[in-house]
Amino acid sequence: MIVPSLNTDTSMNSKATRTKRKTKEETTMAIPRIDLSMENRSELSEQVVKACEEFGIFKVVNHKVPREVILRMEEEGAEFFAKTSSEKQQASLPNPFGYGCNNIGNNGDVGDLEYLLLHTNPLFISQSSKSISNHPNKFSGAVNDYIEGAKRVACEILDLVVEGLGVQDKFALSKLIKDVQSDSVLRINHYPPNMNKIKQSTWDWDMDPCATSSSKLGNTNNAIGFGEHSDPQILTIMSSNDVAGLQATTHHGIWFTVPPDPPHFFVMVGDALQVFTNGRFTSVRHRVLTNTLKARMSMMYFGAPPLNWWITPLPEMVSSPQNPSRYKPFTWGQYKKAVYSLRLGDSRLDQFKVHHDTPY
Ligand SMILES: C=C1C[C@]23C[C@@]1(O)CC[C@H]2[C@@]12CC[C@H](O)[C@@](C)(C(=O)O1)[C@H]2[C@@H]3C(=O)O
Ligand SMILES: O=C(O)CCC(=O)C(=O)O
Ligand SMILES: [Fe+2]
Repeated sequence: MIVPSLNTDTSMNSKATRTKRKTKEETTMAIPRIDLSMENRSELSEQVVKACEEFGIFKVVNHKVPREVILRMEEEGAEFFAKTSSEKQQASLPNPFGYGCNNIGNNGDVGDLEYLLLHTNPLFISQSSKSISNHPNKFSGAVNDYIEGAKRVACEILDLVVEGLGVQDKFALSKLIKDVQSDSVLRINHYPPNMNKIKQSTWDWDMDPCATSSSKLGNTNNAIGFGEHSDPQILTIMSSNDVAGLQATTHHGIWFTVPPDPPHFFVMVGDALQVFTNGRFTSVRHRVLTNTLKARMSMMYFGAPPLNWWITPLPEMVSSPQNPSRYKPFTWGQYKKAVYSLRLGDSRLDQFKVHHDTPY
């Protein structure tokens, strides 16, 4: 049961916001909190499955990733984003990786953010660190430790999912992101403060490389930091600094805020996990609104299989004739190609759905 609770998120609750937006869209849900130190494993796996089914997003506490590992990653991110625009532009890596500002993907999506997108392959990290940081070893050390920690949490959650669903192969999903060929990526997002709120009348928008046309025009009350979308991968592991902005939708399409909680991780169900569970889980649609005086920084680990891995429902999810596969088989590489040919907010899984009343 999803229980709406009082919205205590002040950054989303300014007077202007209250009058501008419908209260229906202002709800804060008490999203599930999963305590990984819980000893009763079957209860834990039940809780994880329920959280994936009902919300597609939940908080994980007692995850054992040292606070210092998360802080070091955050510090490295902050150091990078504090550089000048031309220094940051030097971190250009093969598309879609490297530094990006305002543009998301290749199809015209924009947001009030800048970011670093990196493949999690250690060789890729060590190579790209040279163009990102003046202290490449320090940077790559922090990034690799963060990836290791986030990957461990992702594997633990996936093992609990598999257990809770009664899947025989205990590592059916975690083995995909542990694979050396895994296509997992790391994204560090930086959402500058909402300049309109700071009311810097002297701000020179034309000199600001990250100013969008909307911010130049002053349309920045609740500007879109990162537009509505679902993550294409299996599972997303996210941490952020203490600045709000993330929102997600219920399965009924009601937006709710996800208040930040820095020592903990948030987990989101991605499109590939929706297919592996034959639609028992639904990937969560989410977005980021920037409406604060402080910069938000988020660190996202997107756990993905190798490019040649087939994305099809786990055998136990299609074990009866009443429960046929709802998706045509495709590889992760094919899916990525489709993802990158579409806009951020598109429902990309639609083209892979089987319509059971018509033969395919
Ligand atoms: C507009 C786009 C950016 C994106 C690729 C896409 O064509 C559609 C999905 C986007 C997304 C969302 C989650 C992750 O941040 C991301 C890295 C991913 O795998 O899919 C981004 C892609 C991106 O920014 O390159
Ligand atoms: O920055 C955030 O909190 C979320 C960003 C996001 O959804 C993404 O990078 O895919
Ligand atoms: Fe996302």
